[in-house]
Amino acid sequence: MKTLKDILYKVHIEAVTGDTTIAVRELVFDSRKVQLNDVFIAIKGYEVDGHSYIEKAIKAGAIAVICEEIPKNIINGITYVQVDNGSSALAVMASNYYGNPSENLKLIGVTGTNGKTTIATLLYQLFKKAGYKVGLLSTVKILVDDKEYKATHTTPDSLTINSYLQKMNHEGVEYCFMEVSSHGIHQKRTAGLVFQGGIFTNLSHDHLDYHDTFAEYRDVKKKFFDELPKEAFCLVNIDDKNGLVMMQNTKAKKYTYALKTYADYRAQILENRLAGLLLKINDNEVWTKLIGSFNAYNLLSIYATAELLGLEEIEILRLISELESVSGRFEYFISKNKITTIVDYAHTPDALKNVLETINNIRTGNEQLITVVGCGGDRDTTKRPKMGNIASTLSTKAIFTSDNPRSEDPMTIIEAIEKGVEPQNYKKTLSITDRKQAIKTACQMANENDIILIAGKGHETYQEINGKRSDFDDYKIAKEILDNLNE
Ligand SMILES: CC(=O)N[C@H]1[C@@H](OP(=O)(O)OP(=O)(O)OC[C@H]2O[C@@H](n3ccc(=O)[nH]c3=O)[C@H](O)[C@@H]2O)O[C@H](CO)[C@@H](O)[C@@H]1O[C@H](C)C(=O)N[C@@H](C)C(=O)N[C@H](CCC(=O)O)C(=O)O
Ligand SMILES: Nc1ncnc2c1ncn2[C@@H]1O[C@H](COP(=O)(O)OP(=O)(O)OP(=O)(O)O)[C@@H](O)[C@H]1O
Ligand SMILES: N[C@H](CCC[C@H](N)C(=O)O)C(=O)O
Ligand SMILES: [Mg+2]
Repeated sequence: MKTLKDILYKVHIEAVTGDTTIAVRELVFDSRKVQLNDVFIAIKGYEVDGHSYIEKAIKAGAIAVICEEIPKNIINGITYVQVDNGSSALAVMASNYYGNPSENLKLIGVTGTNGKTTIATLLYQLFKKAGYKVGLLSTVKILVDDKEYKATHTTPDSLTINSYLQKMNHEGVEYCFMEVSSHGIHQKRTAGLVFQGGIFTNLSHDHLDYHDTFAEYRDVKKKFFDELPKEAFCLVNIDDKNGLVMMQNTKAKKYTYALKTYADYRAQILENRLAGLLLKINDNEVWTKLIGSFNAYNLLSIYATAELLGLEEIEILRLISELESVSGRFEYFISKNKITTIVDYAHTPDALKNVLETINNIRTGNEQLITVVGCGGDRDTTKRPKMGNIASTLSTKAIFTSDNPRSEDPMTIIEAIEKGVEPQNYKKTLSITDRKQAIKTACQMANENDIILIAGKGHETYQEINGKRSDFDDYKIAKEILDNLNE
């Protein structure tokens, strides 16, 4: 067992009362999970202040408390450590507790509004194909080389991150790619980790329910780059107008990538088809199975990262041509009768518009674009008419259906979506509450060369109706229906 003193190494301590040479079992930041001989770290949260739970934690068996203010009534035999920031202290302690696992592998963080899951997952795929043991921390799943674990957050809390990094150390993982969300940076979940590189994708309006202003959201992202060590690389998309801002104060080595402007890593889209993208990256041509122009950015950042991590140019290009689409991110298949089905996680107006515009850009002729979409229940209701409007404007046919209605009446949600349809588009839309039936109808309506977009649930493998979850997988269901229709 480690002592509290060991675990506090490098923590910015303001005051201590009690013994720090005590052996501790685990670090816990939720009083409800405390057991005998644990250290309770009080965090000022979004909803409540962890300092109000100090007494409860002690009653449950905590022998030490890390807090920003030492309570008035201190209890004999309990060690109190005052720190300036509970979340930062937790991050450093988590790293110490798990043996500073980020120092024993090459950790790369990906941040930005869109593309994090895609880039991190494809880098995982590419380095696996290159023969390395690799780790992944993503919205969709956590991978310790081949072992898969369930993800609860895009960027989990610092104890969870470090516990997986330690597992990766035990498995001999050499590279780990992780998504770094703005919530994660703001709550210091990644503080205390040693990154070898950071990638910036892009920035658009998002999460303004959490961050007060766009400037605050941007500055939180920038903080990730400000804190990179000087040995690390900082790789930034400078076609995005906030790219340069991200690099402004970093100590890391700076590299840029772009499609439209001069940059260290440049690519050009030579062909953009449903069959894939033909890219020219730094004078070499490469075909990829991934589709959509935004994937040119993702692939370019992957190319640059692999090169910065020491892989050979020619090998990287070969591996890029083998990459497969990421689960629920513009994931597609072409059925025997040449119907292309795309499954995408787009569950916001912006994302849906982006996906539909991308598909419309690669449509070549008069093929139909049939969109199946719904909106989740118990979530932002203002997006419903907007998504109805976008789906009906940018598709040949839009079928409105249920996403995860949760506790809401599915028909009420669908009616709200229908409200956004403009009169000239009425005849393009229909509504079918049952999602499987809606997908089936789309498949029956589609002819050779048509495209079906199933939006909103991406990688999800369940549907939640009336608070009850049952198995549901857009990709599998569409594949099964189209395979059977073909027979
Ligand atoms: C808004 C938000 O990000 N909340 C996160 C935050 O919780 P919080 O600040 O609300 O915590 P709180 O309830 O106020 O409690 C404060 C402290 O008191 C403790 N407590 C509380 C009650 C009690 O009885 N005893 C006790 O000790 C809590 O354990 C906590 O330490 O810290 C928790 C622990 O790390 C997170 O699990 C939680 O994520 C919630 C569940 C969440 O949904 N977060 C989402 C928004 C999120 O983080 N998303 C991003 C990605 C977004 C994207 O790009 O799409 C992500 O990285 O996943
Ligand atoms: N580089 C990009 N630029 C713009 N849009 C993108 C880009 N990459 C992916 N997308 C689109 O955004 C959606 C989300 O992509 P992805 O899951 O990779 O992003 P993310 O940053 O991980 O998002 P989240 O915050 O939801 O975890 C995709 O379904 C795709 O439609
Ligand atoms: N992180 C988002 C995902 C939404 C996905 C959509 N399928 C839904 O269930 O609404 C949320 O929970 O609001
Ligand atoms: Mg993600």
